[in-house]
Amino acid sequence: MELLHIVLNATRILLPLLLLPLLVTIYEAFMVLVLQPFVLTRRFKKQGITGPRYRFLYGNLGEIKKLKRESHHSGFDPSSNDNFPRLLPHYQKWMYLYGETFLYWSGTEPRICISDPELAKQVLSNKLGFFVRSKARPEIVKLVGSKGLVFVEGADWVRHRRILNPAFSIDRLKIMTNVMVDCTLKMLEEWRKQRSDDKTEQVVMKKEMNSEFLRLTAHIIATAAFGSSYTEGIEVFRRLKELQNCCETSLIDIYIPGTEYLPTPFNFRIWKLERKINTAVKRIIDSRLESKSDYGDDLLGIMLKSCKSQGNQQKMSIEEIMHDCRTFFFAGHENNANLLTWTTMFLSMHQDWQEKVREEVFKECGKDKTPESDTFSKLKLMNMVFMESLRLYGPVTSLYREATKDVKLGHLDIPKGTNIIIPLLKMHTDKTLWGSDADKFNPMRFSNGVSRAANHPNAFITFGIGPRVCIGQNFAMIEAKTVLTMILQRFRLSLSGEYKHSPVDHLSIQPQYGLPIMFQPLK
Ligand code: HEM
Repeated sequence: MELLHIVLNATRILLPLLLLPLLVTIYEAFMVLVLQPFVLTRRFKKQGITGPRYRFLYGNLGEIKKLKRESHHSGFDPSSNDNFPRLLPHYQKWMYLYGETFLYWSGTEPRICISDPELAKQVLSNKLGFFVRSKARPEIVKLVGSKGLVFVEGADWVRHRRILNPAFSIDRLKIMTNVMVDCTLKMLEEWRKQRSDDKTEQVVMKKEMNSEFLRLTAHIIATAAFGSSYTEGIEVFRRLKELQNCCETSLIDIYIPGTEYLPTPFNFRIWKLERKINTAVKRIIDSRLESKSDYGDDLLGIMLKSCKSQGNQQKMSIEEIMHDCRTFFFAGHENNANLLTWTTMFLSMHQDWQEKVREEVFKECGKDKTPESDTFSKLKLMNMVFMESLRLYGPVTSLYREATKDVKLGHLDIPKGTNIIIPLLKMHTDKTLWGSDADKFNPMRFSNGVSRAANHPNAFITFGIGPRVCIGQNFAMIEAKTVLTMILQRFRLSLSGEYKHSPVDHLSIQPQYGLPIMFQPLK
C-alpha cells in the first residue's frame, strides 16, 4: 500500500516534468505550422499583398511541383526564348493572379516574390546585414559547402572575401588566361585527333557541345583551383559531380526538415561520397603543407597562404578551405559551361552574328594567334552576345534573401524571417523593362552598355549586385571569351538537325537533350 503511494506521488511529480518537453514541442509546432502562417498572411494582406493559400506543412510545394511537371510536358516552341513561363510556371501563374509582388509558402517558410528592380537593388545592396542569403536545402549546402564563401555571413564572410578577392584580381586572371588557353587547345587537339581517326573522312564534324563545355570548364577550374595537384584535383571534382547528380534527383522532392539525418540508403550514399571528397581534398592540402614551399599560385595555394598569415582575422581553417574548393567547382564549372552552350546555340542559329563576331575576333586577335587577356576588352560585339545570352538563359534563375529583422522595403513592412525571392529570369525578360522584343535574341540592346540596355539600370543583374556580387564574374567572362575566340578562329558553326530545343532548370538552365553542333573547319 505504501509502495503504491510512493509510486503515485513520484508519478505526480515526474509526469509534468516528462510532459513539459512534449508540450513545448507541440506548442512550437502549432506556432510554426498553424499560427505563424495565419498571422503573416493577415499581416501581408493588410499591406495589399496576397498569394496562394497556405496548406498545412507543405505550403505551396505541391502546387509548384504540379505546375512544373505540367509545363515540362507541355512542349516548347522551338523558336521561343520565353523561358520564364516554362521554367518558373508557378511564379507566372501567381503574378497573373495576385500581382507582381505576392506571398507564397515553401513548406512553412514564408516567401515574398519581388521583381521590381528598384526593390531588388535595395535588398541586394543592403550593407547593414538586414538581408542575408536564405538558408538553402541541405542538398545544396552539401554541394557548395556550408563553410564556403556562398553560405558564410557577417564577419566570416568579410574574412573569406578579403582572402579570396586577390585570387580573382586582374593580374591573377591574366595568368589564368594561359590555363584557359591551354585547356581549350587540349580540347581542340582531341577533336583534331578524333577527326583524323574518323574513317568516313567527313569534313564537317558533329559535337554535343553541352557535355564538351562541361568537360572543358571542369578541366579549367580544376587547373585554376588545384594547379600542380591537378590529377588529384580532377578526381575530387569527379566525386563532386557524382554528389551533385545524387543531390539533384532529390531536389524535386518535398523537403521534410531532419530527413537528411535519417539512416536511409540515399543518405548513406551521400555521406560516403562526402567522406571520400573530404579525404581527397585533405590529402591534397596535406601534401602541399608538407612541401613547405610557398604553397603555389593556384586558388588552393592562395587560401593555404592565408592559414599561416599572422593576423587572426585573416586566417582560414582547413575545413573552410575544403568547403571553398567545393564552392569554386560548383559555382565556376556548370554556370560557365551553360553560358558557352547557350551562346553557341545563338551563334549557330544567327549566322549573321556569328560572322560579325568572327570578323571582330580576326581583327582584334588575328586568325591563328592564341588570345591574350589584353585583347578581351576590345571584343565588344562578343561581349554583347554573351550579355544577351545571359539575359535569356542566365544560369541563376532567382536570388534568395532572408530578412534578419523587421524591416521596411519600399512601402512594404517585411517581418523578420521572411524570405525574399528575386526572379532574375522574370526581370530579364519583362516586356515593360526590355520592350516588346524582350524574348528575342538582339545583342544590339547592349550596345550602349549594360546599365542602358533596359529602361531601368538594374534590370539586368545576372551576376547579382551589392556586396555579394559574383566573385568569379571576370573569371567567367575571360574564360568564355577565350574559348569562343579559339573556336571561331577555327570553325564555322551551325545547328545540327537533331537539336531539340528544350531548356530545363537543373540548378541552372540546361538544354535537356544537349546541343549537337556541326563544325566546319575554316579554310
Ligand atoms: C556565367 C557564370 C556565372 C554566373 C551567371 C554567376 C552568377 C552569380 C550570382 C548571381 C551570384 C550572386 C548570388 C546572390 O547574390 O545570392 C554569384 C555569387 C558567387 N559566384 Fe558566381 N556566377 C558565375 C560564375 C562564377 C565563377 C566562375 C565562380 C568562381 C570561380 C563563381 C563564384 C561565385 C561565388 C563564390 C559567389 C558567392 C559570392 C559571395 O557570396 O560573396 N561564380 N554568382
